[in-house]
Amino acid sequence: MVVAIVVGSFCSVETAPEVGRCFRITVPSSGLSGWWCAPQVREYGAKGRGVAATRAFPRGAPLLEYAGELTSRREGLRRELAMGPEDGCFLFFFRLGGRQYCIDATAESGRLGRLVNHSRRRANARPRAVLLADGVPRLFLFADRDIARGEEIVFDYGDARPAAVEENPWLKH
Ligand SMILES: C[S@@+](CC[C@H](N)C(=O)[O-])C[C@H]1O[C@@H](n2cnc3c(N)ncnc32)[C@H](O)[C@@H]1O
Repeated sequence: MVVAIVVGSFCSVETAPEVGRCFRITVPSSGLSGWWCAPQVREYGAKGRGVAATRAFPRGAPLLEYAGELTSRREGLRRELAMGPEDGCFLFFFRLGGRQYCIDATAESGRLGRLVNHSRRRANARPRAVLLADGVPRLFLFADRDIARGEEIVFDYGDARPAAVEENPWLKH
């Protein structure tokens, strides 16, 4: 199973390097800018670790980067085939500017985007692929509605492949 499949779109986002658990991000089209304190890791029972909002976020606010190793889709698919259940599912496939990519966040990195759990029906975040000034595609999670402090941040992994759903029935909800 892969974490997510998303069709990206171009938007202009500039970001400075993360400082501790906060990072500066600007989304010119929405006028949102500021230091965004990254959310917090919590345990969510059968889901394992997840990410909670440490403050309220308005709809459209950038939340987290889904950070990992950027590869081609082809390489991502090769890795998926080579992986076993012990590797978890941290491959995020996406498209940007007519090209297809994969971010492999399998390695424990301390970055929080890779720990965001799935919800199809109650998603409050949405992934978006963006091209930063360095021309490297990146993935960010944005608030899809207003998010209250303490809420778990979840997004729809978008993996509806029958074999994946059969193996991971929680993908249905
Ligand atoms: C990208 S990881 C998310 C972080 C993970 N919970 C952890 O502790 O490392 C994806 C994995 O989280 C679990 N997961 C995510 N969303 C879930 C859900 N709605 N219900 C049950 N398990 C979920 C599954 O084990 C899935 O393979």
